[in-house]
Amino acid sequence: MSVAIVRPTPESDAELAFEGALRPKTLAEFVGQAKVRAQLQLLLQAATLQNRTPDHILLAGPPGLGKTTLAMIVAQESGRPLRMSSGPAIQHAGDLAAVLSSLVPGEILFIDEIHRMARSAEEMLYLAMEDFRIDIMVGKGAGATSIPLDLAPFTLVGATTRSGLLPNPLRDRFGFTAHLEFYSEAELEQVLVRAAALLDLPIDRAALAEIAGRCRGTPRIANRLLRRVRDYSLVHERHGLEAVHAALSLYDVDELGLDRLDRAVMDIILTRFDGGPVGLNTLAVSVGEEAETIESVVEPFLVRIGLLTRTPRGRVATRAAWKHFGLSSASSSASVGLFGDDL
Ligand SMILES: Nc1ncnc2c1ncn2[C@@H]1O[C@H](COP(=O)(O)OP(=O)(O)OP(=O)(O)O)[C@@H](O)[C@H]1O
Repeated sequence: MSVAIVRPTPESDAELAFEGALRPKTLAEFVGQAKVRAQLQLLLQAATLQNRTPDHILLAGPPGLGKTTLAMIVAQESGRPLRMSSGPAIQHAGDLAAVLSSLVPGEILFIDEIHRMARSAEEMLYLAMEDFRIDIMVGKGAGATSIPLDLAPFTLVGATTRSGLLPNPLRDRFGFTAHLEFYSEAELEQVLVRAAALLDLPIDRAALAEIAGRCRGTPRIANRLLRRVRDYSLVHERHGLEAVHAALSLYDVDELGLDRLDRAVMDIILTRFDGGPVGLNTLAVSVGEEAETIESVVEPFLVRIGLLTRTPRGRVATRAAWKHFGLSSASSSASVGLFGDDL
């Protein structure tokens, strides 16, 4: 029987509007990532003093940590217009040429998931980033010629969950790379206090602290869980910690913040492979997810909280993982009991 894994994604209009409403607009409002904020501040101020476009910026890190938000803040703080695009939307060099040639001077170009851009577009970007120029190929075969086209100076802000996939020549052309880290519980509590105030939600500090401990170190998940708790309070007229416990249990979020996909991965490693090592592709096929999702979304958090290690031979569960799921190697033939009848 296949495993239906539901990882809530911000796809509905309501979820997107909710995210938009809570997005910090300035560096001062942006919670956490103190080092990255200070580095960005310096870079933007120096550009302003010299009256030039800021250096190209690469934002790297797992989903939901604030890459899009920071790109918007860069535009806002430097008083420049922002153009948004994404790697999957740039499947030919021509797609990129169309965007680049229509930029106004000083514009910030944000390319989300930049590692998913077509290779031919990547090569066009090298010249564009370095010299604000592209070569447009006209014609085919022996008669093909390239026509140089000058571009308006711009700042590229690239975001990626997989910086390791970017070719070195592209990575080297960014003047600054920010590595976003998972947030601490105290920082996530701050994110939630801010969100509750913006949404006018009457919710006490203990309840917010509980949510902060269960959101995988990720502001997007914090805000989403807050929304589920708000729904629960509205429907059941129960509030505070009681509502948090009930709502998060309903949505299968455990006390470490692990969701069904995290648990599916751990279940496979612990109970099918006696703790590992398990290769990434085997893992992906076993849980019915793409290897990229396992690698960039699930594993970074499991590694961070010490349940999983990545070794050259594959993924291995740690002693803490056995303990968390109440298993020992000898008892591993029993499932961690997280799937019901799904597996
Ligand atoms: N530092 C922060 N302080 C407050 N809220 C934040 C912060 N970072 C992110 N958020 C909130 O989390 C939500 C998700 O952030 P954002 O869309 O910027 O993440 P992302 O890293 O671009 O994710 P993805 O890679 O999936 O596009 C935002 O709507 C914002 O409300």
